[in-house]
Amino acid sequence: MKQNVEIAEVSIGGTEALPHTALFNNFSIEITGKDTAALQGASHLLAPATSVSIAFTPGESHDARVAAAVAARRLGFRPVPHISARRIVSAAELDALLARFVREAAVNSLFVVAGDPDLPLGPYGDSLAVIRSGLLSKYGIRKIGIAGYPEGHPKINSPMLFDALREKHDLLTDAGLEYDITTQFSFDAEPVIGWIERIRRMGITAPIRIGVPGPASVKTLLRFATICGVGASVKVMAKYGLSIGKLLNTAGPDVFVDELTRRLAPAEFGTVRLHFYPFGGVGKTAEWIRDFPSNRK
Ligand SMILES: NC(=O)C1=CN([C@@H]2O[C@H](COP(=O)(O)OP(=O)(O)OC[C@H]3O[C@@H](n4cnc5c(N)ncnc54)[C@H](O)[C@@H]3O)[C@@H](O)[C@H]2O)C=CC1
Ligand SMILES: Nc1nc(=O)c2c([nH]1)NC[C@@H]1CN(c3ccc(C(=O)N[C@@H](CCC(=O)O)C(=O)O)cc3)CN21
Repeated sequence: MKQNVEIAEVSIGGTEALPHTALFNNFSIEITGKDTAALQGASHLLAPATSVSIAFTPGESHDARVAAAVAARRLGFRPVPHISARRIVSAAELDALLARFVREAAVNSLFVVAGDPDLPLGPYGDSLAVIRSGLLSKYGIRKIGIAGYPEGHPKINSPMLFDALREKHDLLTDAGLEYDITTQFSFDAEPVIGWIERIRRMGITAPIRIGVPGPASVKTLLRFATICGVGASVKVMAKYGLSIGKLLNTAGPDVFVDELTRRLAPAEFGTVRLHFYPFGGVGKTAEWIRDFPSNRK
């Protein structure tokens, strides 16, 4: 209701197009095992059946990952565990982990990514190897998430990334599996929009979830950008509200998301949604999402 009032105000002048708030429909949010209490605390702010991704961070045990998926399911959300192909040491390990996700948390959707280790720890060197393993269909997983890189990847060149995307598209489509693409987080709308245009031109019509860093201190955002290999130029950082001189300031994705909602017309760009990376601030991110329409200038 509040949102409609805001939209009406924006359109009074007649010069500005209506924002494409459909971007907020079915948004998703990502947690680690450490965030389960915060997820519970913020659960009243998130719609039932919201997709909650469980990151596959290096320091966490399978027990913690499964417990996070169970907690998300009990709160009425849809757990989407990440599988980091390069961190799995054997087919038996993957088989056992999938069995637990399905049995304990009724998981039916996974995000499959290569993983950050320079060398695979076991038989899976990339996400395609996991998809080809046959284990996903063994456990009735019919919905797969894969990664997208609007600004490239520090260790993988762009032609390789586009080839891998094409191969995953072909394989998943031929197998009759539903899939969507979640992008690495970013601070700049321009390359994200250009990348979406490009993959739509490739004939890839899958839903895209744009990775959005939740509001966090400048220090936290810079730390995660470093951990995840995300570049942030001083110019882009300033646009986003990040100032190296003010490390404790909080920067939110207002400008970034505002530009996305202004430019990503569904008729032109297909299904595009938002995926939030809260970086430890699940409550703050959920509040930011709740408040976004009314904060819009
Ligand atoms: N976007 C996201 O949300 C996340 C991204 N990542 C990172 O993104 C990278 C790529 O993942 P996918 O798109 O699933 O790739 P992919 O499985 O489609 O692989 C594409 C190509 O890149 C190579 N490759 C993958 N990871 C590599 C690495 N760490 N170092 C060197 N070469 C690598 C593969 O061998 C393959 O030839 C990984 O490093 C992954 O950890 C990790 C977690 C989440
Ligand atoms: N290259 C890459 N690797 C990833 O694992 C990854 C991405 N990119 N992009 C998006 C998300 C963000 N994810 C992450 C990455 C790291 C932590 C992590 O290391 N967490 C630490 C705390 C780190 C800190 O606070 O300094 C932890 O102990 O949970 C969490 C989520 C997973 N994803």
